[in-house]
Amino acid sequence: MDAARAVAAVTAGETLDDAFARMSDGLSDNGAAVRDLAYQCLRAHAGIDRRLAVLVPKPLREADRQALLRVALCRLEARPDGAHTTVSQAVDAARALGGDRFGGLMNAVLRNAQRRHAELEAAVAADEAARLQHPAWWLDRLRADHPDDWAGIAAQGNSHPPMALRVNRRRSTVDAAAAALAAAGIGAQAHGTTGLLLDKPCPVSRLPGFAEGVLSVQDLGAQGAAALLDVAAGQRVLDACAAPGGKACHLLEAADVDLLALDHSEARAQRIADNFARLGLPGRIAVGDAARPDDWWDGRPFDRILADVPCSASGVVRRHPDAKWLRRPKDIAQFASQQRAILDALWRVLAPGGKLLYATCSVFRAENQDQVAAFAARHPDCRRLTLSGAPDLSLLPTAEHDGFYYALLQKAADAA
Ligand SMILES: C[S@@+](CC[C@H](N)C(=O)[O-])C[C@H]1O[C@@H](n2cnc3c(N)ncnc32)[C@H](O)[C@@H]1O
Repeated sequence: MDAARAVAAVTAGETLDDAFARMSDGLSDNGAAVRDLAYQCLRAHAGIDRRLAVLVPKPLREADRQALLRVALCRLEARPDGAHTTVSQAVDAARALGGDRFGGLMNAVLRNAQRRHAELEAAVAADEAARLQHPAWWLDRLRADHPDDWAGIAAQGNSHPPMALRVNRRRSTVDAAAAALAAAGIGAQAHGTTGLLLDKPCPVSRLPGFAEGVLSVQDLGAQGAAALLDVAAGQRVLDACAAPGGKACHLLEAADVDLLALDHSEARAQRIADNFARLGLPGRIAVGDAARPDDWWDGRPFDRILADVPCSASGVVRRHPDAKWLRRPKDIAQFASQQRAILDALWRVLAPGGKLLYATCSVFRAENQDQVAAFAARHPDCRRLTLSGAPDLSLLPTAEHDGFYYALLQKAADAA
């Protein structure tokens, strides 16, 4: 029932994070299972809806009932061996929500789903959006932007995300942290000087050293930012879109920099403060709009800027499956214009010779390559620095890391 409430909230336009934050007090003891089911249902949304359209051609007017049908069908598909339990629990939940009539409908829908399984599979196979579990416009964009890789990107978008950790180098090393995890029965592989990829996800409460600030949860792709920005002790560094602070904390762990973490959301800025406190890091925090430096800038230029701008999140869609269903095609152009305004404003506060790392967790060119090329064309004092020999670094999602895009821009030393 709770998973259905969360799914209904998303179909009404709310993000899954916001829905769960609102519901958190009322969530039952099996909160993790509820979350899993809601995520699973949203990952598979198009496929589930295609099946439902065959079974119940006219969607129910009541969003909560339609969501309960979705969640029940999703669970039935995911766990065919537990079908008996799924049907009985779903019918009970339907009765509680809509009386005997809705209970009867639920029973009929699930029994029919079992009986007409082959027909439903054929309907899904014939519909690309349902089969690949992404909206058609999203698939079109992936295909246009990544002619060779689009199907793999979509498949990763439907997978369970990996869980990676960052070791706080001020408090431990990758080897020592891996040994502590192994002693706690948690398997992990080292990646570089700070990364650990867990063999399987695990609650942070089980991670030795998490509460003490030895470890943070951070995707391996996101961990690329700190090294790419090339920070050194004493530099003035701005993290312009910083919440919840993952990359800001990494920058502070990497070097003794004077870091300002900015975010336009006061509530999200509090999460930066919580992370600085847990990790014992000395960053400063400001609430403000990165596109309006006059409101928060003290007039002293920054040597390094991280612009981890708001974006479609198309590279991390397996972590935020609601994004596939909440976004509309026109949103991409809106993100691009927001990103453009932020980049142009931040360029003003970068010192001559300073570097700005542009970052997104998107795989769409309009927010990545096209955005940076247009910026460089607008700013003659911008030089694009190579990343591993390429003009930029486009990480497509894999089993090990999420999708990220990075471009490093340097301001001419003689810029006004
Ligand atoms: C991709 S997230 C940043 C993730 C963060 N860098 C990390 O590694 O933990 C983007 C952030 O930008 C913030 N944001 C969006 N628009 C902004 C703006 N105009 N000025 C400042 N922050 C903004 C959002 O609140 C969000 O926290």
